[in-house]
Amino acid sequence: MTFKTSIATVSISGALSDKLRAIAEAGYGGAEIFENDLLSAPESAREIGAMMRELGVECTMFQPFRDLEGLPDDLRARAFERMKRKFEVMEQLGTDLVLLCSNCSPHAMDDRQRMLDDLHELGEMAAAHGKRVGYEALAWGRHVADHRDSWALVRDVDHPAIGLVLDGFHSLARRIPSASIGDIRPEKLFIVQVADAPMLDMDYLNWSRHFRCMPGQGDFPLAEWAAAIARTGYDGWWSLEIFNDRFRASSAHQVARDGHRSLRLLEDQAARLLKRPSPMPPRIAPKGVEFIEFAASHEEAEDFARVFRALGFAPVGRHRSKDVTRWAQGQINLVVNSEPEGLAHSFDMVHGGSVCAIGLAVPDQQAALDRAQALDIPRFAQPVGPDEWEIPSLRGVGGSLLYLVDADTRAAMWADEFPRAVEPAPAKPLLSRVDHIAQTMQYEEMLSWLLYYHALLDVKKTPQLEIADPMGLVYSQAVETADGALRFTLNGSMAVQSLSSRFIQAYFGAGVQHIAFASEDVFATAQAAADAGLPMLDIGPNYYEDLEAKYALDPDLLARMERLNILYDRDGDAEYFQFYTRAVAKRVFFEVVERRGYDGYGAVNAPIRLNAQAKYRDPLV
Ligand SMILES: O=C(O)c1ccc(O)c(O)c1
Ligand SMILES: [Mg+2]
Repeated sequence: MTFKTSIATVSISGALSDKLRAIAEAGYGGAEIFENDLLSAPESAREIGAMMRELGVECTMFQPFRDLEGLPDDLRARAFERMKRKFEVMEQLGTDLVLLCSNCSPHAMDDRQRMLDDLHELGEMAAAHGKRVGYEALAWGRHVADHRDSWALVRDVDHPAIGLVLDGFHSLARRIPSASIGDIRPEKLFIVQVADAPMLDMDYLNWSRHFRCMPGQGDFPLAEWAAAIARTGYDGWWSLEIFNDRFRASSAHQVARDGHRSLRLLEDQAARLLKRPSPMPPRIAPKGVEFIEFAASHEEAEDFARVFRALGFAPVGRHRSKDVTRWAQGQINLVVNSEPEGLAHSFDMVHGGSVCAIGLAVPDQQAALDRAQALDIPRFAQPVGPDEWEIPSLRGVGGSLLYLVDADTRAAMWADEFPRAVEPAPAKPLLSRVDHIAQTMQYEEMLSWLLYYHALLDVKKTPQLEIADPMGLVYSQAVETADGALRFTLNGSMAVQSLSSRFIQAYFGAGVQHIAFASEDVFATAQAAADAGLPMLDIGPNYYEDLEAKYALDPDLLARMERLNILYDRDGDAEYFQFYTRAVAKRVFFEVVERRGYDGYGAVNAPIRLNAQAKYRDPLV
């Protein structure tokens, strides 16, 4: 099952000609021309049409046309005249299809027979011009706001030039059951428009015009909806129509590429529901983090070494030919790369000591690569030395790498590449595994990376949270496997002085801002780290007074928490303990967590942490 992909030009930023180039480059077969984009373009409709043919992008539709059916006589004549003029524009663009939105005008009459008559006459006029009209129920339409009503009109008009446009946003925002799509005859479905959205409690118009997003980025049950459409036998265009303020502030190429990826994901999900063959292997089920690689100069490597030691890591191996050290304890591997060339070195030159790669433990390397390729996720390759084991990798957040490590690779990697033992692994580790990795990015990029992880990996998304930084709001959202073996949190902020934004400025881009390790005994870990002189993030006494008031914790426990700067959250009977280190070189910092049945990330404590970190902020310049 393969979708024919299209996108409405309104979905991306820039001038119309730039949009069309980005659309062609991302691999779409078609584009809907949004009228406002044409009105503001310096090129004529004929020139745009020629440009589209040259780019190999079919003009799938011209849109929107508003307010025609069910008007009083005087307005009606004007609307028909307007439509006739648009047929000329469509001729020049090279499309035969125009979208008619259900009438939103206060003059529209609730007179079904009149609407049928108008649509019939419109069909006659369109046919005479060799054109077709697709009728779409807007969720806020005055008398037609439900695809079951727009379909009933189209069905009853029964004119070959009048068909239906389905738009997932309007149907799913109104929670119309997708089973109702089964009544629609596929030859009457002229085009399908695709959009996801977060579940919000707001009016349809503003929700639609500002918060639409791509399949996989929102909360709508789009896979079931798409499967219901495919089941009718529909084999036309699947056209993204995304009104979103964030996307209009982003790179056209990035948004066009993400949109194409989102349609591939939707096609895959629908095929699986329908038990039809999908063009790609299923989502990858990662088993956890195999390693985290840091790029660091020798001096920075010493800074990291001090922190790693204090947290209980030992340098267990040296790379056999490269300036790379493996630190380990429990199931955690941290690799510090100080090579004078290669990706890690470039990373260090740009960002300073930082995380340049993450190794994901995956069950099947080839399946992961095939899925990434089908989703147009670029691979990364750099020269490998003789006898060196090549670990395939994908480009991830901020140009960092996501290595795909399966069982064979893992055995070869540690045994063959790091044969030189330095010190034995700690017998009694303070930390057991990587709990989560927090990546910070531009606010506009967050949905892009959410889609990346969600499309590639079998992860679910948590709802987006708003966290109060003393200098502005930070948005945070996690992707995690069902068993919690892999967790990423994505963070972004529009406030220029929030910690997230300052990270991006100081770091020159998006990247890993902190890493949380799991401990089975957070108190022992905190005590050992404090004894080793690790600079901790100090939490003030008010926080502990409040904890006492809220939870009536044992006073001894509370006193120990205060002494060791341990934060706390509770969810039912489940408990969460966490503490933070100071940032290394003002960039990456570390967290230690102990989960006692707790599944979240201590969001209530995030403002406390951010306030504590703001103390170290450089003064406003
Ligand atoms: O918001 C609108 O006006 C609008 C216009 C055209 C569409 O296809 C649509 O879904 C919404
Ligand atoms: Mg629409």
